[in-house]
Formats: sequence, structure tokens, C-alpha cells
Amino acid sequence: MTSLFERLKTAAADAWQAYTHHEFINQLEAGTLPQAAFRHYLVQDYLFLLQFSRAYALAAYKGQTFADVAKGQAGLLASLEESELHVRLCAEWGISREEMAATPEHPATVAYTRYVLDTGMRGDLLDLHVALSPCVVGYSEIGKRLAPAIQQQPDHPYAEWISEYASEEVQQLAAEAIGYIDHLGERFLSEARFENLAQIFATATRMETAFWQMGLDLGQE
Ligand SMILES: Cc1ncc(C[n+]2csc(CCO)c2C)c(N)n1
Repeated sequence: MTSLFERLKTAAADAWQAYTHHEFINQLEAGTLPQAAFRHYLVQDYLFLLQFSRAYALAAYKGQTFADVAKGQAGLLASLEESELHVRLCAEWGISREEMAATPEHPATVAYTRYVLDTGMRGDLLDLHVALSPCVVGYSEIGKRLAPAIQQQPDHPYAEWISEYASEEVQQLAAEAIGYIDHLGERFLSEARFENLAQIFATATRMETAFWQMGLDLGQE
């Protein structure tokens, strides 16, 4: 039987391609992405991670077993740790933690994070983890694909960012997220629910695309 995660990704194939091969990523890979675009993206992503850590906390709250709660905790911890990369990179440009936290959220940041939180509050654990999954799985795919770029160009301007998402830790988190969606599917999926879950997955994936676009747009201002 095809895994639930694979079915969701196949149903959103075009949106997935647009997300994982966005122009922001193409330019980032080539090292030609304007630094302003990357900086604006990183500050918004810092704000994104605060809300995403809350969504993982919600997943812990919605858990029915110790294993479910531990999954929420692991995602929460990973989000908090990831935000330290953002703090480190921004500090190099003289942007402080306080300055990042005080930056107004862009509509794309609000839309994506509050969509995930709302989906989780309204739905069950499966709805919430489906809404969370394009994030870690997409970034792990992008990290793996971009890793050769930093081998070829040791002074690549975005080497630290690429190596974070190419890391074994992120690859492992993504593999676990996929396995967990399949596990939740076995516990909670009925065929009648599939369409709705596919819509949640596709919406979160489109929100990822809008997030890259925000970075490109802000970089031009
Ligand atoms: C817009 C946006 N989407 C995905 C990620 C990646 N990400 C967010 S939390 C996490 C770890 C727990 O799953 C990962 C890999 C990001 N930083 N920003």
C-alpha cells in the first residue's frame, strides 16, 4: 500500500515542485541571491519559527500517547534550535535578537503560521501533523539537493544555511516525520478524510512557496 505521505505529495505534485524549486532557492544555490532578500527572509523565518514551535507544542497537547507527546516535543526542540542559526547569521550583519523579535510579521508569515495553528486547533493530530509536514520534508529535500553546491564552492555565501538543512539531523527528522504521518494514517485515516487532508497538505505547501516569494519581493525594496 502506498504510504499516506506519498499519496499527499503526489496529489500536490505541482505545488510541491513550485515550493522546492522556487526561484529563491535557485538563486540561493547559485549564490546569486541578493543578501537583502536572504536577510529579510531569515528575520521573517525567525518569527515563523516562534509560531511553529507553538504548533509543535499544540501537537504535544493533542497527543494521545507518550510517543505522540514526544514527537511534539522533538519538533518543538528542533524549531528552537533552528532559530539559533537565524540569530547567529543575523548577528553577523549586526541584527540583534531583540531587533528580529520586534520586526512586524509579514502577511505571508502570519498566513502560514496561523493557518497551521488553526488547522491543528480545529482538527486532530493527523490534521496538524499533515499541516506541519511540508516544512521539514521540503527543507530536507532542498538541503540534500543543494549540498553539492557548497562542496564545489567552499566560500559559498549561503554555506551555513545549506549545511544546516543538508545535515544528518534534518534528514533524520524528515524521515521520522514521514514515518509518523504514515503511522498516524494507520490510526486515524478513513478514505473519506483523504480529500480534506490533501487540501491541508497542498495549502501548507503553497504557503511555503509564498514564503520564498516574500523573501524575493522584500529583497527588491
Ligand atoms: C518557512 C519555513 N519552512 C520550513 C522550515 C524548516 N523547519 C522549520 S521547523 C523545522 C524543524 C522541525 O520540523 C524545520 C526543518 C523553515 N525554517 N521555514
